[in-house]
Amino acid sequence: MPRFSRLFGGCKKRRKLKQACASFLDELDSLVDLTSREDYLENPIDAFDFIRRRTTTWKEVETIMNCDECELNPPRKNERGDFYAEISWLEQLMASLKEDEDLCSDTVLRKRAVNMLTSAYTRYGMPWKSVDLLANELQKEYSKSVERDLKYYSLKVQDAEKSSKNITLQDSLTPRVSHSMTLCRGEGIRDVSVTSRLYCLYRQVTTPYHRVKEEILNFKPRLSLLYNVISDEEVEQFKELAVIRVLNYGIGGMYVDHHDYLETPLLSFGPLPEEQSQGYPLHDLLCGERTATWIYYLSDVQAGGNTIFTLLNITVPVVKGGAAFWYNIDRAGVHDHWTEHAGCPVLIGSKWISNKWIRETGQVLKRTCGKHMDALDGPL
Ligand SMILES: O=C(O)CCC(=O)C(=O)O
Ligand SMILES: [Fe+2]
Repeated sequence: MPRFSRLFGGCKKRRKLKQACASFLDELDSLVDLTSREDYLENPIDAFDFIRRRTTTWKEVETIMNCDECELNPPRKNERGDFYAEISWLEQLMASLKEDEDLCSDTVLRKRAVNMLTSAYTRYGMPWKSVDLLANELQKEYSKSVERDLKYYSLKVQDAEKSSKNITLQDSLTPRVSHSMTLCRGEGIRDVSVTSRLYCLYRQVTTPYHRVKEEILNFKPRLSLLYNVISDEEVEQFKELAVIRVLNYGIGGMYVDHHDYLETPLLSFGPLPEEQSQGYPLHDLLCGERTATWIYYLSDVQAGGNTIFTLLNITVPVVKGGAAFWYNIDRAGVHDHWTEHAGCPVLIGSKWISNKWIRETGQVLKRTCGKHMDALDGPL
């Protein structure tokens, strides 16, 4: 029987948060009855009390209202390749969510649990189970992000069906591969309802002074191409530095479809207990997920080499001195499957890039949780 004690520890905190919010709101309500707020604040004792509420009581609410409280760390596949423990832990959790009214009303927890279970089903070769689960969720309550995930896993089911058939070399160009080729050629078509909302802007920082052009390519997940972020001189220095992640693709060089997020449990769900942290590189455990990716383009490419987002239908051109930026995790702290991307084959020339992953640790205040499940990202 999987143990949920850590999870329920987190839920107790959530109950405490509810109570703290309720008492804070009660205190605020008492202010509404006052005939004149100015009269009230003129009285130094009341004014002091007002400041106390704004600082101490609110701080208490804020402290509890922190992502770290959610602890969802299912046991992972063990060395014998036994995936049962992880799936059964998550299935038990879903069952508990159904039973416990208080937990059930907790949509963040539910979304995270559904996300982890769907991802686990597909990782262990059962994408149809992910589809069933999401279709069920969608029936209960409409959510844009569940609908997006449902589309994603339906594609995985199609892929699985294709690869299980006895196909000839000619047939092996699955619709997905030929779709990627279309994107690599820069011929992807997006709906005008999406493209008409996109725009370009200048990003400016005063100390040190820095101004770059940003082209917003997508809002959820946020994806941008930034121009002229590094000079030609800096590009040469980058290429010489062996310590940073520099990739050089020759003709035919490519990077197949993948996600940049790690398949480790998210740090924001709490530190991993000893027995579950085995098998993960220490660096990943300490630094947490790859919340966002930054790719410097250190060269132009004469033909080919674009970075494509296979599910978003986006082609990012390789522009020397520019950089692509996107978030891999959404603002509810969940892996965003729609960030699947690839590096197209280089046809003529040579492609140089350097990528930097912005890790989860230490970013809580920089990119806070969204107020609702489908929250977008603000400016970079
Ligand atoms: O080559 C590219 O354009 C993409 C590279 C990439 O996705 C990666 O290094 O993670
Ligand atoms: Fe990548």
